[in-house]
Amino acid sequence: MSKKPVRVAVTGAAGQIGYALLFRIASGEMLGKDQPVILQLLEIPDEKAQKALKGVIMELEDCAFPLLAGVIPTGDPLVAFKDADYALLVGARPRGPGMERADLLAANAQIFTAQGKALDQVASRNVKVLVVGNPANTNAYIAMKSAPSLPRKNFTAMLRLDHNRAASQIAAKTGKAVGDIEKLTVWGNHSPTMYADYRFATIDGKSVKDMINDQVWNADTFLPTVGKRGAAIIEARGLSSAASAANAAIDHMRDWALGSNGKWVTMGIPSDGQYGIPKDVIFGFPVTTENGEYKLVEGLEIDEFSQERINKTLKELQDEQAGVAHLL
Ligand SMILES: NC(=O)C1=CN([C@@H]2O[C@H](COP(=O)(O)OP(=O)(O)OC[C@H]3O[C@@H](n4cnc5c(N)ncnc54)[C@H](O)[C@@H]3O)[C@@H](O)[C@H]2O)C=CC1
Ligand SMILES: O=C([O-])CC(=O)C(=O)O
Repeated sequence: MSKKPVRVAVTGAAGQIGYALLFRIASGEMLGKDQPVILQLLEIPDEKAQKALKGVIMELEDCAFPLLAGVIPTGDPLVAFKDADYALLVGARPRGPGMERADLLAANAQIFTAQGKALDQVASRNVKVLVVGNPANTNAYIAMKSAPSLPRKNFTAMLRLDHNRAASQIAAKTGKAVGDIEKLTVWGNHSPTMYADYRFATIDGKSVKDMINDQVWNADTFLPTVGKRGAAIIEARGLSSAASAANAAIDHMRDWALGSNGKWVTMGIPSDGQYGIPKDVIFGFPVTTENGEYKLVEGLEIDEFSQERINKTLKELQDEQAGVAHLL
């Protein structure tokens, strides 16, 4: 018997990430090839954006996806999030050349307060929320704080693009297959301060750190390359990453919903105080996922270099939080 459709809300649905994301959700790449979906698509209530959304929906129709059980376009978060089982909060103002994430904080805080409140009012109590729109960690924090009746654990931010970028750099450096890399993680904020950490990573059971054995490469090449990759893509494309961001969103939600089979993945999740990260800070952590739940990998040793990096990315997140405190 076929499964009951689930409701997937996507905000910013007519944007460039939306365009790279919706077709993959509708084809079953996110929730499985046997899981029908109803897409609930939010765009700003502006004629141009709603018209563009209409065009995207015409294309969705033209794909004749067997798993697409319905599409609801709207300009109202209360409609978009009604009974939503999954919510991908993509809509936000993207960063342009020369802008840093902090510049976007105030504009986006308003969006995520309103959307958090709407989720609180109408979404499924089990809704799985992924915030992609930047600054993603702090936007997820704002949405979580604006939705007090939903469990905190339902709110996550996207660090998966950083994780995938780090994996790809390691594969290139070691000459090994990217799919064979295990136990990689990225700590902290989705920003250039994030700390991509391969100290525990293995390929075919062998230590990646020993294979690379080059702390200068780690500090001076690897970390800046991964940390500034978003800016490098903006520089090259004149637009921020879209296909790779959509791909990371699919990876994040798929693993959360369907399990990571024991593999570590990176998710931005609300801290419960682990690794000295204060409660509620949405921080990139290594997790494993099973039965629709994520579980933090605990007890990893943090050396001095790592602690410094973690402190730096935490400080940035705490500064961002302080910058929006008056709005919550
Ligand atoms: N966490 C991550 O790893 C990454 C995050 N991003 C972020 O994702 C966000 C979206 O990027 P793009 O799709 O490239 O931007 P875009 O500008 O192409 O699309 C954003 C869409 O969101 C819509 N939007 C704006 N405010 C909205 C609201 N309140 N409700 C509903 N829709 C709204 C806009 O009308 C627009 O269509 C940006 O904030 C970008 O910085 C991008 C890449 C990676
Ligand atoms: O840098 C940006 O603005 C887009 C982004 O988050 C990324 O590509 O990591």
